[in-house]
Amino acid sequence: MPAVPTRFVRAEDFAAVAQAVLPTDVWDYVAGGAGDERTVRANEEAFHRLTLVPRMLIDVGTRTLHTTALGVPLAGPIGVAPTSYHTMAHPDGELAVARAAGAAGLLNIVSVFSSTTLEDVAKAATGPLWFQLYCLRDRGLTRSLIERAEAAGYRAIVLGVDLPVIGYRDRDIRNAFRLPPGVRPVNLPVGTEQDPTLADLNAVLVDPRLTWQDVEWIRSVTDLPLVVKGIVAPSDAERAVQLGASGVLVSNHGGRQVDGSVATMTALPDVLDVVGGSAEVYLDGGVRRGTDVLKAVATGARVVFAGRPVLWGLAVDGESGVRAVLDLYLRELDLVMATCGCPDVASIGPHLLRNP
Ligand SMILES: Cc1cc2nc3c(=O)[nH]c(=O)nc-3n(C[C@H](O)[C@H](O)[C@H](O)COP(=O)(O)O)c2cc1C
Ligand SMILES: CCCCCCC(=O)C(=O)O
Repeated sequence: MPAVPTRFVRAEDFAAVAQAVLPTDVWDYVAGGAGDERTVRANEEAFHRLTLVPRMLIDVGTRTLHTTALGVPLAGPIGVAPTSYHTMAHPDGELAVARAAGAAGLLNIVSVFSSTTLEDVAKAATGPLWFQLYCLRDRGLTRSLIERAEAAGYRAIVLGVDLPVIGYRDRDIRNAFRLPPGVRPVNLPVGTEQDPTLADLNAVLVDPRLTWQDVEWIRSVTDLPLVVKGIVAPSDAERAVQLGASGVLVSNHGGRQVDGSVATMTALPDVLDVVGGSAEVYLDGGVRRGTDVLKAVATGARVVFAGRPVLWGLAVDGESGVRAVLDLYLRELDLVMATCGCPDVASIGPHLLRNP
């Protein structure tokens, strides 16, 4: 693994520099959450509350972080969460993220609200991609996006179900946040002449009437595996799997939708109890350190995803910045696995965890 520049020894070291280089309203859009941002903080605090019980005298001389998600081989159980409009953070945008994730051998989930077409991202990518979709009011358009993702080589559809409307985000409301000039949802037929708020754009495009019937419909129109993202209730996870989802991504959208929503690490054990035997379960929200990855995997998550930290790296130094952030996760995870007595991902388990 490449050496880590000493200025950036943890993912959060990228945040301060990203804040300095991004326009204030873009920084606020990335960093912010719904309401008082209690859930943004709660996601991280839930990791802090869990403590580790390292095991000794286990041969960790040879270690591997390799794992799989839905059969796709990965260099580690950490991936890139879908986030919108990467060219807001850096001109190379989604292409830089795809190259960095591919070079690291990690899974990259590409948002339907990307500012680079899903086809161009696929051409630049050297690693596995999943496509994150919101169900649009126009079902023909929704279906055509799925077909485009299939044709471009994406390996799963990740259906976001937690954004019927955009949450009440104080910072964006104060800033009257609008997409910067030249940044557009290029996968979608939206004119370039308008200057709508994100909430306006969302209201025009995304269908707030989405129900389980639509999940069934999406399942029926593709042979790609379906992952349902944005679930924290065990009964919702159960229903998604009953309707054919191969995976469930436990997520509260990084605290951007419902302030006061349960932290994802708090929700994870109950979701695993219900569907852990029949589907893969993933998690995002507040994953900032290798120890967080270890704790989530020890609880039962197959892969965890980082949202904001990838954007911090992108803002700081494009592809190299993203690569540095991803390498930090891998390096930290490797060391905490070694010091906890885990030579491989399969040996990470609940025996390492203790609630104080
Ligand atoms: C700036 C930003 C944009 C996002 N855009 C999307 C999106 O387009 N689709 C989606 O499913 N989730 C989106 N998310 C949520 C992330 O996928 C993920 O759930 C969240 O960022 C994880 O929390 P973390 O940022 O604490 O790692 C976005 C998050 C951020 C911060
Ligand atoms: C119409 C724009 C909606 C973008 C939504 C992106 C997102 O999920 C976010 O959290 O922001």
